[in-house]
Amino acid sequence: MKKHVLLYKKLSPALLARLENEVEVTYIDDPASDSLARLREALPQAHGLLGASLKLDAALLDLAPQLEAVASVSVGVDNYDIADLSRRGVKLTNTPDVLTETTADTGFALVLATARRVVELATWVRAGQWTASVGPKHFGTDVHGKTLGIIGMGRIGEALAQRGHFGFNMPVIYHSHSAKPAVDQRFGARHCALDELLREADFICLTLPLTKETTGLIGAREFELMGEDSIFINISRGKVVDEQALIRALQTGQIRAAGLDVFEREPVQTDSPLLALDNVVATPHIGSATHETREAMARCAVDNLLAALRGERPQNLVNP
Ligand SMILES: NC(=O)C1=CN([C@@H]2O[C@H](COP(=O)(O)OP(=O)(O)OC[C@H]3O[C@@H](n4cnc5c(N)ncnc54)[C@H](O)[C@@H]3O)[C@@H](O)[C@H]2O)C=CC1
Ligand SMILES: O=C(O)C(=O)CO
Repeated sequence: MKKHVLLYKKLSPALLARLENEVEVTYIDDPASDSLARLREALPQAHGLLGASLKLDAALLDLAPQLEAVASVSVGVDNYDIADLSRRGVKLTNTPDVLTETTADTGFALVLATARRVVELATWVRAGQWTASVGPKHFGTDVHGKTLGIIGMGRIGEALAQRGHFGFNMPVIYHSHSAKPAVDQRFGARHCALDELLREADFICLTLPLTKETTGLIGAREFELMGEDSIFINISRGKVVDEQALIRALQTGQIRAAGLDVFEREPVQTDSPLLALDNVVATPHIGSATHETREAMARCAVDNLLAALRGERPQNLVNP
């Protein structure tokens, strides 16, 4: 008899066919809203789960005694209690690598957009306010040659360093668990303490996972260490930052600007003070959101799940 998979992420016809070839599939449209009841109903039969953006808590897992594997369509695994899944003997997989370059592109889009005020000035042009050539009031700041500070030198951090070093001639400094000699050599980069990075970098980019250790890592003290010309970019997770402290730093001119793809609460509240600030570029968690990359992530998740349900070791096992 085929095993049963609950799918809470829409797949392309080709990937759905690949999944249905081996398992029975129940599709739940959006488990975050009305379909949560459907998800609860289907959990007792589930051997596998595939999706993203669902906080899979103990109450939900208790409803799924047959569960063998969860394939997350994301590299970040902060929605899961990994220790609890391991205790229950449930394999967790993620989708690293396939989204690295695309997410770094998003990071660099935010670097350029904030520094050159692309969104603010494009909105200004659309509003018919471009009536004479622009002066210093509308100037931005250079990206090339400025110091790029990367917090979390992992896969995405390295892809960002590559863009900064080779594309924009930027000195790269980074803070991570440890120094990476290969990174230092390739990008002429330097590992340093967090405070040193905050003081020295012109662009401070967060590419860390959200963990107990990184929750609230960047708060009022850290914004005080940044210079008034520094630009803060977050493509990791909103909760790594104290958002109230970030708002204050932007409102008081403690930092120049912020490019934010992630927020403490998502979707961000429409009345968030962040959205009222011209020096904020806010995007709706689109780090990996291209047609090609989302398909590659889904394929990776399908392959991981099928391998786990066959009793094989999936390629991207988070809790071996
Ligand atoms: N905005 C978006 O759409 C996306 C966001 N992400 C986020 O980016 C994160 C990073 O992804 P990858 O680069 O693939 O992960 P990775 O595991 O390759 O890199 C993370 C790096 O952070 C370092 N690190 C972790 N905790 C640290 C700490 N407390 N202090 C110093 N360094 C620490 C690790 O040593 C590692 O080098 C994901 O966990 C996810 O939250 C990933 C993809 C898309
Ligand atoms: O993969 C992740 O962790 C994301 O945030 C979305 O791609």
